Amino acid sequence: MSVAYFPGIAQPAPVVRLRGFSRRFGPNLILDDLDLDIAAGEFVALLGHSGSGKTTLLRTLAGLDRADGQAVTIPSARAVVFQDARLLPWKRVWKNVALGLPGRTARARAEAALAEVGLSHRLDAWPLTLSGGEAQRTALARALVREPQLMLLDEPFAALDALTRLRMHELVLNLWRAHRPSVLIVTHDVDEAIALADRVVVLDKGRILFEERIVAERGSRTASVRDLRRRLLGALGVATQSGSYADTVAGGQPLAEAAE
Ligand SMILES: Nc1ncnc2c1ncn2[C@@H]1O[C@H](COP(=O)(O)OP(=O)(O)OP(=O)(O)O)[C@@H](O)[C@H]1O
Repeated sequence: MSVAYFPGIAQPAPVVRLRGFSRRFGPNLILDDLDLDIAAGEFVALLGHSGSGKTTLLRTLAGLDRADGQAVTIPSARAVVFQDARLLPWKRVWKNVALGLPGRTARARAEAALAEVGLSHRLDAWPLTLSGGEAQRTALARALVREPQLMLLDEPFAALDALTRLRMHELVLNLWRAHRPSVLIVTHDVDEAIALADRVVVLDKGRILFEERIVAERGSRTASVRDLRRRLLGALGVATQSGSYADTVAGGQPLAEAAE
């Protein structure tokens, strides 16, 4: 698969490189001979039906699951944010963020990260008193403070209301612009994928069914990506007015081309 941003110019090695990557659970092949690169600073959205293997892929990249002996490059500086914030309820917010950080600067680093996510006023709060959005902001701060080269987001905003979700999109994009980690976000939300990502990838039965780079500026995507939205919904098997599932997938970037 090509990851060239500027054809003809030598590219730095990708931060994530998977080649012929497979994962079985018993007799079931969950990830099937995947090739996937993620470039430094690239924001990739991973879509797919329930059971298509998204979380299995993310967990492997997070080091929480093993790869079945294939060529894999994954940076060691990585952090994960899950759908639920997974904070320790007996530790104050700043201590949740500082957890595991070495040395005397831990508190200052945690405070700086919490300031970046807009939670300076909640440093000493108990996790159970946080709103859902605040809890996810804390989880983002906890990831950020580790200065990850790769951020893995597993449906991080799925449990939030629509307005909070939009605010979180803005926050994540601001953090990403400021720190430029590579990001892989798993989402079921086509509009979220389009709003955030440089590239969208659809997984189906453990294989990449569809992928496309989004070149439009993020601020101007609403109008310009309507067609991509239709094709993504098509790849996900959601009926559209303009054609069948198969036609719509064929209308996306051909996979053979993507594999070049
Ligand atoms: N530890 C495990 N043991 C056995 N089977 C597993 C295990 N983890 C995942 N699976 C199976 O692998 C398949 C893919 O699961 P995975 O969680 O990766 O899908 P997903 O695309 O993330 O789904 P969802 O959108 O519902 O979270 C499922 O059929 C699941 O039952």
